[in-house]
Amino acid sequence: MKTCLERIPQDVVALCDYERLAPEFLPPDIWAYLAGGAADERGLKVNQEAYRQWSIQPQVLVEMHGASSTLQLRGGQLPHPFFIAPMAAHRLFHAEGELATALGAAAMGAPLVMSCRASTPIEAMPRHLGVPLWFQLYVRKDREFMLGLVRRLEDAGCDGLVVTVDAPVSGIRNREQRAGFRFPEEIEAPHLVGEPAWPVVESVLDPRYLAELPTWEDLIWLKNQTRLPVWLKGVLSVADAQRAVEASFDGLVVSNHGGRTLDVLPAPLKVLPEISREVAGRIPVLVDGGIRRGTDAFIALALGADAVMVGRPMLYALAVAGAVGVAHALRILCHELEVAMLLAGCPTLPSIRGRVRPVMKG
Ligand SMILES: Cc1cc2nc3c(=O)[nH]c(=O)nc-3n(C[C@H](O)[C@H](O)[C@H](O)COP(=O)(O)O)c2cc1C
Ligand SMILES: CCCCCCC(=O)C(=O)O
Repeated sequence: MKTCLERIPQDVVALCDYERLAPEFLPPDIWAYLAGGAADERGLKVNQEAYRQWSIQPQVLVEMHGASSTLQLRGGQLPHPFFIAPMAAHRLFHAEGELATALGAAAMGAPLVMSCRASTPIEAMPRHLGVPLWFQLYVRKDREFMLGLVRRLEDAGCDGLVVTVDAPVSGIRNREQRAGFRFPEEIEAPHLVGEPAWPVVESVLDPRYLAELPTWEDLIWLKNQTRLPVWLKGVLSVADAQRAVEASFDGLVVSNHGGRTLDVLPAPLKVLPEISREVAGRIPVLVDGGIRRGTDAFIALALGADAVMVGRPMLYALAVAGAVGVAHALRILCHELEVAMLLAGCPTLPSIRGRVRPVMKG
């Protein structure tokens, strides 16, 4: 009998191999939703290209005794700095949906952030797997709805909230439009039941639409309703980071939503150093967008991230091989990071800080 990992095709050795195989496992419209970005997909491209602007500065003959990729985060400890980013409706990509992702994540000790548009209710998620389960949400003006959802998440044992602040409207997703993607009705959204409907408007600048959009005040209200840590995801400016720290949010995710909202935003990696400098260790800073290699995580940590979130590659692996694929993809990332740490002479995650240099042009 084959072991789980032997079921993975032999030529899947890097995350790009899952990306190559995933379209064979998915209908074209779902592939377009998963792999695509907004408009001309500039954001999608710059996210990955930003990592190619940096090389690692190694040191040789470093004492590596006791080296480890352990992450210390807000008093807790994780085996590595990889989180699974919140992504909608995992059942689109694999019949076992978020259950499979959670098992794969737990096998590798990676926290999973469930999307508010998850296709599995949080109550059905496996708990006591020894890894944090977080939940991502959008803040709506209807406080009764928000409170109900937050209490539900607390009762289900959720470990933290990630409020996404960069998508007051969906990006203009031309690839999805061309492929005719729509969320199929049978893919349920159990956390959106009872959510107030958005007004049907011709223009997103219609006052009825704008009246539904959250402000800092709404987020601070939400934060004060719960003991759970509340992180903000989608911050790209120093001013917003400063405000988040002043308002005592618990952490930040520097993100442009994987290039899926506004197509012409900066790559998160580009703005990470200035945001990290501003935050100055007062709260943790994560980054996502374009991380495809352990060396990308190394570069992100060198430029000021405490940890990283990985999006699409996790769903490519889920589509190809379910829970085993997710665990395998995370294993690849961890192995690549550990090899990079050893070859660069960095025995711990904090020792990675600053250990990159810009790639010389020409
Ligand atoms: C299919 C898909 C669905 C997503 N759904 C959500 C979501 O529900 N909430 C959210 O905050 N971000 C969502 N994102 C954005 C991710 O959380 C993350 O910011 C992005 O994928 C990171 O870029 P990467 O895919 O290059 O790693 C989604 C991304 C993808 C690819
Ligand atoms: C209320 C529905 C939210 C779906 C969010 C999906 C998303 O963020 C994406 O990038 O796709």
